Amino acid sequence: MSNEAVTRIHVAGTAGTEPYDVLVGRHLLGELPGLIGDKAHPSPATTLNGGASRHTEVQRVAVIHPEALAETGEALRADLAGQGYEAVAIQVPNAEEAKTAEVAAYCWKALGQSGFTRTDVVVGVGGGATTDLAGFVAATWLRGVRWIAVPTTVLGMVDAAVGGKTGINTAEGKNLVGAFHPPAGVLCDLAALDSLPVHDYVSGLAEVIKAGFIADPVILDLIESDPEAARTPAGPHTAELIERSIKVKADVVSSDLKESGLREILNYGHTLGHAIEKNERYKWRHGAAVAVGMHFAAELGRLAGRLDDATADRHRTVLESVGLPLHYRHDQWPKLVENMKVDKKSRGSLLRFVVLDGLAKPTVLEGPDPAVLLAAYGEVGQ
Ligand SMILES: NC(=O)c1ccc[n+]([C@@H]2O[C@H](COP(=O)([O-])OP(=O)(O)OC[C@H]3O[C@@H](n4cnc5c(N)ncnc54)[C@H](O)[C@@H]3O)[C@@H](O)[C@H]2O)c1
Ligand SMILES: O=C(O)C(=O)C[C@@H](O)[C@H](O)[C@H](O)COP(=O)(O)O
Ligand SMILES: [Zn+2]
Repeated sequence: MSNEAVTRIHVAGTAGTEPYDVLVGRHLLGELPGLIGDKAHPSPATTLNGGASRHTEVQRVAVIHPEALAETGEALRADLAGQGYEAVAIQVPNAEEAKTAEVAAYCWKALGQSGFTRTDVVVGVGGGATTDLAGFVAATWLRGVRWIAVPTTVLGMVDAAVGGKTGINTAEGKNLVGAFHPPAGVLCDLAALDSLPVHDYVSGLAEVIKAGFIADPVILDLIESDPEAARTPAGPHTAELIERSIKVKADVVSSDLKESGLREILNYGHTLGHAIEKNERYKWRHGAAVAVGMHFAAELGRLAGRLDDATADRHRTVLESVGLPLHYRHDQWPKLVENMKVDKKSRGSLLRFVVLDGLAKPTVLEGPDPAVLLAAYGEVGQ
């Protein structure tokens, strides 16, 4: 079944990539075969001059899913097999444990063993960690095959599955290896959120709140109107919060896929957030770390004379109201500074932070005085 109140958000193709749509609704998996493309004929069609067959003639589909979604992954595989595709399910570890070179290599091996070619399609089903990995595997296999994202967490829907940033972590830092490789489509089935643990649901709200502060303050109003309801998929504003956040992301990546400028605003709160994730050996949820990072960015903006007190204070109240953390260990500051040096926004020895000049007015603060950074962390560290 499909098309029951489905919202379609368009992402333009830039930098030579194809445009695609993000679909938001309930029970959308029936849309998957249409996105994957026609099955190959028994004897594959060739062009008149003997060239390769069209990319829509798909023979194999690899469904990459985490352990937590073993049943969903297998059901999807069986469904696609029933429709005539050679479908394989590739199970990977949950969460950040999947974003490693070893797990990527395991996926490459599975693709190789199934004879996966350039006309075949990867489907990533899961949270942001799974879709980051699946997209990266698709970007690197045979130098790039098509992939479809089926995000099953709030964070995956509003952020990770959209925009084509794919990648894995290394011991040296978060997302240090990756590629820009947009999906051919994104299916956000809101029904998937019903099984998400509340801790993970709330973690995803950090990126929703980020979208509110950098671009769409109505998001903040909706959360503040009933923070308790915002913590559950049954809340009255769930679909609107998700759709508004996707729209923010889609608009940004539609004009700057490769982060030449504007896209950096999506990194609000991430400079410190990623440093915390690495310090915690990726055991903290990304959204929780980004929440602390946004608190820090707000204090930095305030101390740098950019951000008014009311908007800076609003960070604390809205993040706290849904149960996101504001603080991290004070004694870890020297390590966090070291970790921040490998942030992708750094240029040479210059640290760069996304801060706000006001509500929905993001900008970049370059090379802040170390004393100001420490003072901002004084509000965050405990
Ligand atoms: N590529 C991007 O633009 C981008 C943007 C934001 C975040 N990210 C990345 O996303 C990752 C975080 O994603 P996340 O917050 O979705 O966490 P996650 O992918 O780690 O998922 C959290 C946990 O929930 C499980 N899970 C997923 N869906 C479920 C469901 N419907 N029911 C029950 N369990 C489910 C997962 O297996 C995992 O154990 C980070 O690695 C972050 O760097 C990427
Ligand atoms: O899409 C983007 O661009 C973002 O920065 C979105 C972030 O929420 C996301 O966590 C992203 O993966 C961070 O990218 P990185 O380049 O800082 O690793
Ligand atoms: Zn993020």
